[in-house]
Amino acid sequence: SAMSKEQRVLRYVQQNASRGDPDSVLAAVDKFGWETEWAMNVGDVKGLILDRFVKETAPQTMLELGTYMGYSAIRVVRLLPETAKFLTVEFNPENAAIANEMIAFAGLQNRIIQITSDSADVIPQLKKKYDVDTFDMVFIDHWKDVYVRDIKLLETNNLLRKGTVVVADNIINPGAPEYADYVRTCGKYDSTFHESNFEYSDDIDGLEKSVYRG
Ligand SMILES: O=c1[nH]cnc2c(O)cc(-c3ccc(F)cc3)c(-c3ccc(F)cc3)c12
Ligand SMILES: [Mg+2]
Repeated sequence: SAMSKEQRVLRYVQQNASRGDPDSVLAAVDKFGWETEWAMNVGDVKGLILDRFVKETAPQTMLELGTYMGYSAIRVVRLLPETAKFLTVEFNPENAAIANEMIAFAGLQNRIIQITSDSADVIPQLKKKYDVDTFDMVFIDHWKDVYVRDIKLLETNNLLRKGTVVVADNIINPGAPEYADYVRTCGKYDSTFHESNFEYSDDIDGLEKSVYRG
């Protein structure tokens, strides 16, 4: 049967990037996104803002909700020390399989713990099943309609601590208005919006950075 878009991206990476070189993998995904087929990776423009947040925070433990093809997992983990613990959750098994190959090609398979599950099911299991205490950083990039559900699950499962940095993608496009309103008004976060561009596009988008007050 015909290849999926995600399979076409993976093939392009395998044929154009250097095995074990995360930066070359990111560059190949971005080139394909700009020149051939748009895909919902955080991308190179918002990615530079995410890079800055990661460098400033230097997390030892991090959770990502929404692996997709593994682009942001690779983007983040390339900036972390070997000692860091990075977990990423993906609901769609086909995407998770592509991500697994992409992450392996980048040589980061020993640095990333991939979980294929509904985030609502796995968040309550993280402490016992994945030996997590609290997260230093969280990147939310899965489905806009469950952003609020999941940040509340992180709160009630005691997975956040004073100073945890929660970054969320797509605040403008497609938009997560309930999430933006929640983190900006609930009183539990110091939240800032960082305007940028939508992936592989001149459209506007942006990241929300919310620091948990504990
Ligand atoms: O779902 C997403 N998860 C994580 N990041 C996403 C992203 O960075 C962009 C988009 C996006 C796609 C097409 C479009 F016109 C506008 C926005 C989506 C998304 C939104 C609604 C959809 F129906 C399917 C995809 C996601
Ligand atoms: Mg996104």
